[in-house]
Amino acid sequence: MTYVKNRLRRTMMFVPGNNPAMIKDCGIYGADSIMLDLEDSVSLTEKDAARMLVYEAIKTVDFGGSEIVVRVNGQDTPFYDEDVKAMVKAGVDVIRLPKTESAAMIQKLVKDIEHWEDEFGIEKGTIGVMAAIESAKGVLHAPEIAESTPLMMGLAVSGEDYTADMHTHRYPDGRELEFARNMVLQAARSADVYAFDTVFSNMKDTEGFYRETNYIHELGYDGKSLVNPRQIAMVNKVFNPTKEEIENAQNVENAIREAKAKGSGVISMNGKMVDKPVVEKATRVLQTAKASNLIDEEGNYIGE
Ligand SMILES: CC(=O)SCCNC(=O)CCNC(=O)[C@H](O)C(C)(C)COP(=O)(O)OP(=O)(O)OC[C@H]1O[C@@H](n2cnc3c(N)ncnc32)[C@H](O)[C@@H]1OP(=O)(O)O
Ligand SMILES: O=C([O-])CC(=O)C(=O)O
Ligand SMILES: [Mg+2]
Repeated sequence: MTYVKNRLRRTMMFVPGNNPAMIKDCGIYGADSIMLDLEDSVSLTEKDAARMLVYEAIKTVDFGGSEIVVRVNGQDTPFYDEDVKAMVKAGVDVIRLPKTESAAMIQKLVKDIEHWEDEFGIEKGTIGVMAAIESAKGVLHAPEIAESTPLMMGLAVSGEDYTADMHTHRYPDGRELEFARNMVLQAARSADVYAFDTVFSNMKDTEGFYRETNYIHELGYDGKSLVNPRQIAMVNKVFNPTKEEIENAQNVENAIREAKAKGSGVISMNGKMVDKPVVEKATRVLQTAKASNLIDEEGNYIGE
């Protein structure tokens, strides 16, 4: 497996690293990324067993087309070194560092990955890294963290630990996360890396899940960390462009092509101005539609 910088990353599903049944079957749900967890879903007494299980799984389990991310334990724990060593040896796609608070922490991770790549004779640059931002300090340093290495795949805002650090709780309207969500997104966009929203853990509140997912999609997030396979289809429904949005984007591209043929960079379409930023947005819609298999090579709609 090899880290790919650009790919569809709407859904990143946590799978507890000590649960063989979940690990064995998690590839069938079609998550864009699977995040095997060695950190907070694994108790202290199971850390070594989980590491071994995840190592074997990466080498032997068929995860379908999902990217494989592993959340290692934090740098302030006795498990971090062994986690990084094992995941490099296993050939993971991306390592997610929890509780990231500085660029130096990511640079240490990259150095540690390189050390083990040398040790095992693995080609350099085939493992990406990502940072979970889970504290006030992490949020304030998000821009430097996002820029800390060319191997940075993305930033994730982690609302459970963050709200604990901020002496608050999570609320249905998400106002307690507003600053962190905006800061992490700005930092990610500015560094041209991916931005992931935090988990939503009330499995019974479907309406709340849709509300939150719509909100972060409208802000500009690329995807969301998930805890349950049922959340995958719901995120895809929100993130995938509709047939109408796709047709509109195609009309925009056609309109600007005609305008350019006439020597103009701006044209009116159904009374609305179409210019460069409108075309950029349309192009992004069509890229997402293609990556999600909603249109074929010729642009014909093939989604349901
Ligand atoms: C703050 C943080 O750090 S969050 C990150 C750490 N937390 C986690 O990783 C939690 C992961 N999620 C889970 O353990 C579970 O989804 C829970 C506890 C949230 C809910 O559990 P349940 O209500 O039992 O889930 P549900 O009934 O929807 O399970 C349906 C099926 O999906 C499977 N499944 C559920 N969650 C996952 C998952 N995250 N990954 C893979 N498979 C899963 C179940 O094993 C079950 O499979 P089966 O039908 O073959 O038996
Ligand atoms: O990354 C996440 O969304 C889950 C997590 O660790 C947190 O919220 O603290
Ligand atoms: Mg956390």
